[in-house]
Amino acid sequence: MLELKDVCFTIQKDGESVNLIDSASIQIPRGHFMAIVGPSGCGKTTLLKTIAGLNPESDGALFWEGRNLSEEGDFEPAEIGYVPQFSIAYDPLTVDESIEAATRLRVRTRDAEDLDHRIDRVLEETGLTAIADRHVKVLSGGQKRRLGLAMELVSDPKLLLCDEVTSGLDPRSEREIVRLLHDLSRRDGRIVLSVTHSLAHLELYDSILVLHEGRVAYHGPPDLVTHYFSVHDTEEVYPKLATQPSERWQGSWLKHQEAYYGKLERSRQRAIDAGTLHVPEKHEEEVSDEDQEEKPEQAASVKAPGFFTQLGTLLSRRWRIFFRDKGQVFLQLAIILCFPILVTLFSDKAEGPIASLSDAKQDNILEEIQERQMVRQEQVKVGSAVSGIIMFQVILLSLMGSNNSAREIAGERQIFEKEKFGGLRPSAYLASKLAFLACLVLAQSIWMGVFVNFFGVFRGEFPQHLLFLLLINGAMTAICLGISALMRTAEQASLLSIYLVGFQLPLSGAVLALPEHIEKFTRPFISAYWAWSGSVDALESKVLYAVKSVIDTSLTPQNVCLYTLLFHIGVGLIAAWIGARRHQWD
Ligand SMILES: Nc1ncnc2c1ncn2[C@@H]1O[C@H](COP(=O)(O)OP(=O)(O)OP(=O)(O)O)[C@@H](O)[C@H]1O
Repeated sequence: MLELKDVCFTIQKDGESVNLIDSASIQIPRGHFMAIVGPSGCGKTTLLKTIAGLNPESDGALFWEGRNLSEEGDFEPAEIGYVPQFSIAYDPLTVDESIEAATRLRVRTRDAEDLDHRIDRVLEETGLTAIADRHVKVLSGGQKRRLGLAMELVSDPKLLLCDEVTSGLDPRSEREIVRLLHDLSRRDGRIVLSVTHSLAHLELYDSILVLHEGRVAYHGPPDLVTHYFSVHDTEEVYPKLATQPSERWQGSWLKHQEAYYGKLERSRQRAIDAGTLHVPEKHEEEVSDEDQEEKPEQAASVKAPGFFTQLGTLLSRRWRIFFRDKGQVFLQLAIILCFPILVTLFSDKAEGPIASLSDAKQDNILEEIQERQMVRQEQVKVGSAVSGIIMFQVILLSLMGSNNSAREIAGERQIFEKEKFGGLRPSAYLASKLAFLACLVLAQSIWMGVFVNFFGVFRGEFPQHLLFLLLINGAMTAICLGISALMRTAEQASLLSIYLVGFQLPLSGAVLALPEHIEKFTRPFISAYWAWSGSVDALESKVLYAVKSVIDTSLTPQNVCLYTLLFHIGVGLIAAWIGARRHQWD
């Protein structure tokens, strides 16, 4: 039984408390199928989220199987399924792969057979068996809704909440989905609550809850709704609601509710007697041995999988999505291969010799001036080229870093929130992102360093140079991952990341020295400076001298650059962790 007692959900608006849900009291027995209807903006989704625990109730209490959820904690993730308005499947995956990933993320299965059994069961329950190999992107609207349901059914939830799962469907598909929800409520005493705009197919529901401005105006049998509102047709209910304030509808419902609950109970009893509704009396622990053989995966309580199972599932799903997206693979390859080629176009100039002033004093003052000029010219040529090439590498790797991660979390935030609600650990999610991105960072940075070094050997300690290339890419990737986790949309995250990279070059001081009083404040934040300075510091002394002769910006010792970049990576990861844990469900 699910029970709401005077539940309120209040928000602060212009300094005032506004009840989006106002004293909602309802009782829903096991094996019940209820529609939540009402005019647009009346609070249907808000009520569903309040039941799910996504909107913490401000007042009143929710009870589930006698347990006070307000005091004793929320539903276990496996107990509840929530099918949101948006699609929770990835387009490049197949139906089967989507359900398999959902199962691995939510349920601790005993072995491969148990996993297959669960997948086959939900495919069959939702009528998706015949199209299990089909990619999500080619599914029809109705098939996508079925898939959304299937992905929630993997944990066999006892409470299934559906938000507008029939909206936008043609009448036939709509009826099929409502019929499917009805059938799902007839299994194992599952309660199914469905928010809908549509007043069609009401006869398939056990009860209808009519909301008006966050208040319950009616909750009773579907065939009595017209009688209650004194209208001829259900389509007239919404216009009728508008004829008086919601307080009056609520007051009048409180007066009549007992009679309607009595009718609901009687028709439920009739359905049980007629065998059309089967509500198991036994708790799971009391299931007989015979039952256990029939449904082994339901007899044992569903446990959440471990950290490493979730990490492995997310990582393999991420690589699969990456390789299925040919455009993304092409772009990555083009970036990895072409960016270093761009740098090598300039490597000739950095190759030139740097002459030293001869020890012997020239007899002729003119010759001495000419020699000094020649040495100076070579220093300027080589110094500018070496410094420029290092900065070019650093900037291109910064760009790759931002491209790696700016959309990584923000682009799939809704799905992540949904999966978190279903029991996904943010730590497993973040670890999967780090493992995936680390592969990109390693491939991009090592190839950049090695390829450029092949055409124009780094004139200094190459391993240190390579380390700074890795660090700048890692720092930008981590910081942009943090931005991605904190921003609300992928567009915001991309824009901010691009600006961040755009400011690296001018503020690094490698091209133009900044005024000292500005440099003091900007330098700590400019990763490109630290990677450039660290790399320059790793040059052999003659080349280092040549670089110093052309720059006005001071250099910092390698170890300080190293720690600063590690600090930047740390800051990015902390931001990503904070952002990933934060509740960001729209
Ligand atoms: N967290 C929130 N903060 C402020 N306002 C909110 C919040 N959540 C919902 N609302 C507002 O509460 C009202 C009810 O929203 P809700 O989405 O529950 O309506 P609905 O009945 O599901 O609407 P629709 O049928 O159009 O989807 C809307 O006016 C919405 O803007």
